[in-house]
Amino acid sequence: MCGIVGVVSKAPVNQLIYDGLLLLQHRGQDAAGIVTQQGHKFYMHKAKGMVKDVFRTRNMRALPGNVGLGQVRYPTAGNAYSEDEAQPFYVNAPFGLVLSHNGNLTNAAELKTELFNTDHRHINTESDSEVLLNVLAHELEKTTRGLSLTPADVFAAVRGVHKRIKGSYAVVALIAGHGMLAFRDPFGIRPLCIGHGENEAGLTVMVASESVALEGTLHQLDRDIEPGEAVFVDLNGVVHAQQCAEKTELKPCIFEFVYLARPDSVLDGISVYQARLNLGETLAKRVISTVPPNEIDVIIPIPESSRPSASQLAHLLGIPYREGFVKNRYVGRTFIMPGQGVRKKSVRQKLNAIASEFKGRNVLLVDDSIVRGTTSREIVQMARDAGAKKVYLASAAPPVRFPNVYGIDMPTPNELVAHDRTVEEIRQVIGCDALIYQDVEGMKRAIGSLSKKINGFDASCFDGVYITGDITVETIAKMNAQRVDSSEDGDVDVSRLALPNPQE
Ligand SMILES: O=P(O)(O)OC[C@H]1O[C@H](OP(=O)(O)OP(=O)(O)O)[C@H](O)[C@@H]1O
Ligand SMILES: NC(=O)CC[C@H](N)C(=O)O
Ligand SMILES: [Mg+2]
Repeated sequence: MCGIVGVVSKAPVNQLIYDGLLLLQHRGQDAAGIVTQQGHKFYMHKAKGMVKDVFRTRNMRALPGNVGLGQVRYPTAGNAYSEDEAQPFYVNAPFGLVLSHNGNLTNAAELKTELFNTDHRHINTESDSEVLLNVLAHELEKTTRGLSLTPADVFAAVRGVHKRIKGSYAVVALIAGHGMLAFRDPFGIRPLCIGHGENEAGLTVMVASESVALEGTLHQLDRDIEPGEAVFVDLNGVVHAQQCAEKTELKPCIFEFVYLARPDSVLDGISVYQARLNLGETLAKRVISTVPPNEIDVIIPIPESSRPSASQLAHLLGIPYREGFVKNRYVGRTFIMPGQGVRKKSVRQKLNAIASEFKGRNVLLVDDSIVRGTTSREIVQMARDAGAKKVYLASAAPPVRFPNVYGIDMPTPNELVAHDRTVEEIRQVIGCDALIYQDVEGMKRAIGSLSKKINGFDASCFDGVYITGDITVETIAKMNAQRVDSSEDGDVDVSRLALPNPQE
């Protein structure tokens, strides 16, 4: 996942985009970038690092104009360590285009070859997002004649893009001299919403990955962009919208609700906070059937993301909820850091135990999810070192058993602690006295019950069902091999990966 923001305003947008990106920092810590447009010229600054480090005053001053977009990156394709893959990306024709992408294309390699052989376009990085931009550029070129560009031309191009690209994508792009384009894949896997605000100069239209970026910059959330829909905002701030995909179905990524999104965001009509409370509620039933509540003295969340679920769980079981770990607020999210070495070190830097909360007690630790097991292993040991008698661990999400191909960095099965292991085997690896997981159906019900318009979820990392219908073990192996940094997490081994039969 990454965070994306786009704005069409009557006043300078550099600070507004910066503020929006800061509110989406939890979606990507690796690189950040902003492009603005003044007249027909784009001004861009992007680099590796967090928003606050990437943009100095001099960089902000060099971003003039009333239209712009930005991105915070969390790499899921190409090369995590390359500055060249920071977004936005730029191509000069047609018109001049810049683009930011949240998601992951599953056919990027084929498209790259096709772009070169058929469309004669050169891609200069390993990023799937640069591929996406070039497909958009090619489709735009096909639909336009001369220098004029109508919303109908733009929508025709997006229809062409939907036909060629596969995977997940929430996109915001600028077409120089014409306006801002935003669109979402036909399943709405990654989130994207639109809203408006007003300043002294007039109306501002803003699109963003999460509603918190709108609210936090004093904009009003109007709606989510529908799966397959494209929205074109011209330079006067007039919003044109059209459905551009042949078949659509809203099946957002369930991991957004479990971990990725901020709890104060509302995605596709669902409050992320409420989703996490509901997960705590269903988890309570699973806890009762595994550990008698009278054997638990205290419930302790593993900060940050598990807090709502843990508090609801404690409330329902009638067990005290205590803060046993203090988070160093200056350390970022560990799961989205690239590289296992840095993730492991960061858990200890990030969380520290308050010994008196553990000493002589049976504690139930609660996390939102257990992925590589890095956090759980360290935390369980810290609880023991702090004097806990028994350390139980509950996860508000089910075991993460399958790689994710839609924009979450869990590409290789063998890095997942739950891959090819029973719950008892996972418990032994983590070293806790009991391990309680949410079940897949319970998770889907807990979150799905909050919306009438959702047709299901992409829950592939939990159930192995890839909703785009084109993912096989071979595709996963191929995508892994294309990741420049995949060797970081060990050799890619899919020999023991079995996906459920979609017919069943
Ligand atoms: O099993 P693992 O591979 O360790 O991954 C899972 C952990 O990573 C995340 O925390 P993170 O520190 O990224 O963010 P948070 O502060 O929002 O909880 C998540 O909330 C779990 O605690
Ligand atoms: N997590 C994301 O959305 C990443 C976007 C793109 N696939 C990249 O790696 O840069
Ligand atoms: Mg966490």
